[in-house]
Amino acid sequence: MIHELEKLIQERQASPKEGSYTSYLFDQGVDKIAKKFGEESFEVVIAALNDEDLVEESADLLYHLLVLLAAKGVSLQDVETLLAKRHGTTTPAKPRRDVTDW
Ligand SMILES: N=c1c2ncn([C@@H]3O[C@H](COP(=O)(O)OP(=O)(O)OP(=O)(O)O)[C@@H](O)[C@H]3O)c2ncn1[C@@H]1O[C@H](COP(=O)(O)O)[C@@H](O)[C@H]1O
Repeated sequence: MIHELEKLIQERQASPKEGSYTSYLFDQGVDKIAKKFGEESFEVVIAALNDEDLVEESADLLYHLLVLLAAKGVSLQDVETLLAKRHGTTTPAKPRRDVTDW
C-alpha cells in the first residue's frame, strides 16, 4: 500500500490535479511540506502520550513524509536500501542523556 501511495503522490507531482491536497502541497513548496510534516509529527507525539488515535496520526505522518521525500527527490526505495543495510546490526545501548528540551 505504501508503495502505491508513493506512486500516486509522484503522479500528483508530475501531473497536478485540481482539488488535490497533494498537488496543493507541491504547489506550496518544500517549506510548507516540511512544516506540515513537523506538525503531523507532533500530533503523533501527542497521540502517543495521551493514548489517542496513534494509527490515524501515524497514517497522516507517513503520507506527509512521502510527500516530503518526493519533493526532495528521495524515493522510498532509497530509504529501504539504507534500512536493509542497517538491518540486523546492533546499535550499542550506551547511557544517553535525558531529553529535557524539545
Ligand atoms: N493519505 C492521505 C492523507 N492523509 C492526510 N491527508 C490530508 O492532510 C490534510 C491535513 O489536514 P490539516 O487540517 O492538518 O491541514 P489543512 O488545514 O487542510 O492544510 P493547511 O492549511 O495546514 O495547509 C487533510 O486535508 C487530509 O485530507 C491526506 N491526503 C491525501 N492522502 C492520500 O493521497 C491520495 C491523493 O490525495 P489527493 O492529492 O487529495 O487527491 C489520497 O487518495 C490518499 O490516499
